[in-house]
Amino acid sequence: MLKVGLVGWRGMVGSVLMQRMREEGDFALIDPVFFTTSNVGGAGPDVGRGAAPLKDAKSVAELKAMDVIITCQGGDYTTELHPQLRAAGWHGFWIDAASTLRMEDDAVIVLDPVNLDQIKASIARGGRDFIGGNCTNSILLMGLGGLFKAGLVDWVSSMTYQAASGAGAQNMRELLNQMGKVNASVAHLLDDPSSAILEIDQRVAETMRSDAFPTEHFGAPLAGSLIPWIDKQLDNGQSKEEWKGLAEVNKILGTSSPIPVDGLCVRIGAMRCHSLALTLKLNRDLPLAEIENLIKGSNQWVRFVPNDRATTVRELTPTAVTGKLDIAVGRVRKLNMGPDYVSAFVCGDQLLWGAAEPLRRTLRILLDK
Ligand SMILES: NC(=O)C1=CN([C@@H]2O[C@H](COP(=O)(O)OP(=O)(O)OC[C@H]3O[C@@H](n4cnc5c(N)ncnc54)[C@H](OP(=O)(O)O)[C@@H]3O)[C@@H](O)[C@H]2O)C=CC1
Ligand SMILES: N[C@@H](CC(=O)OP(=O)(O)O)C(=O)O
Repeated sequence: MLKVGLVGWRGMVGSVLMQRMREEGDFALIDPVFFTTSNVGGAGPDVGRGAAPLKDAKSVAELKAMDVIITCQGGDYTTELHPQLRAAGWHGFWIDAASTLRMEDDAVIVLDPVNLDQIKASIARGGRDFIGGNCTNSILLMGLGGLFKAGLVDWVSSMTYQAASGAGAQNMRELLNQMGKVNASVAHLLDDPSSAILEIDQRVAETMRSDAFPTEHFGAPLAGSLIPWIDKQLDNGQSKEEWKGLAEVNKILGTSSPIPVDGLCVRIGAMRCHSLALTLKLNRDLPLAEIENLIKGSNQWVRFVPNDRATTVRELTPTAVTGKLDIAVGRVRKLNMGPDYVSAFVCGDQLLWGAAEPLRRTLRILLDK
């Protein structure tokens, strides 16, 4: 059995990974070893064989004994440990949720329903670094992979609606605290059916603008509002999250001539589902039914939502999709710009396909090789 070291297993992404690995029986197929950066010697989780003491996630000697390391610990950890391990001659498989190594030549961005061939080819060549993609891009490609694979896409404008979870667990808590504060500020007025809506609205605005409103993690109100910037600022006016669109999508697809992907990334008050409103410029005027069939055939997780109002508001929302592996795709129609311009709305759980799921599936691919 492969010795698989798990680092970052108790964080938010790591917890979802653990949940999925339990659900899919992955632990029965490996010899799991749990690491920590904060509680060496403490009790590890029991995944069916009792709880063993946690090992030191900073110990190159302990890590070197692993055949595979899966880390959800974050970019700083990767930056610190990955070079040390490789320099120490470790040739094991490194599976990582962090962005640090994604664009390295030797690394594959893993999203096997889209690029299984690339993953297998890399393993066959001796590739050892397999990195989960940015959540937004993974969800985009899970939803519309069929159109890309058919070579139909000239370019994509991607306007995103990204959940609080993408910023971390503390941010999810802050969003809920903000919601609570907003409600509390007008609760007595809401209880009174005759209260004036403009007074309620004014008090809400005052609450959200006040210094007492909790914004430590987001840096701005999100509940009742939005934040049109995600990740660092780049010199060209893009946010880093926007930059990842073209870079990662093309790397995952293995395109020889890059497909332009660009747009604005926006944080909204959803808990853990990212959504994307997309404009696709196709390179031909394909009938809508054929476009829909290509989308439906992308993979078994696409749940195609017919473009009617009732089904859309019921099924194409973060509320409907959260906690599921489904990738909901809808609002597919031809746009006024011309017959080769198509809209689509994609919604997926950013902790599942956006983070944890491609990692555990990569482990399964390694186990099957
Ligand atoms: N959030 C996301 O949506 C995505 C994140 N990623 C990547 O995954 C990395 C990890 O993200 P995320 O899971 O959000 O990070 P977390 O902050 O939830 O967890 C990271 C580590 O923090 C430590 N930690 C400290 N206090 C706690 C606590 N109270 N509860 C749980 N863990 C705690 C744990 O390490 P220890 O047990 O060693 O103390 C844990 O492994 C990110 O840095 C990013 O690179 C990738 C895609 C999406
Ligand atoms: N940046 C993403 C989450 C994330 O962790 O992305 P990446 O893995 O590319 O750093 C978001 O905020 O929604």
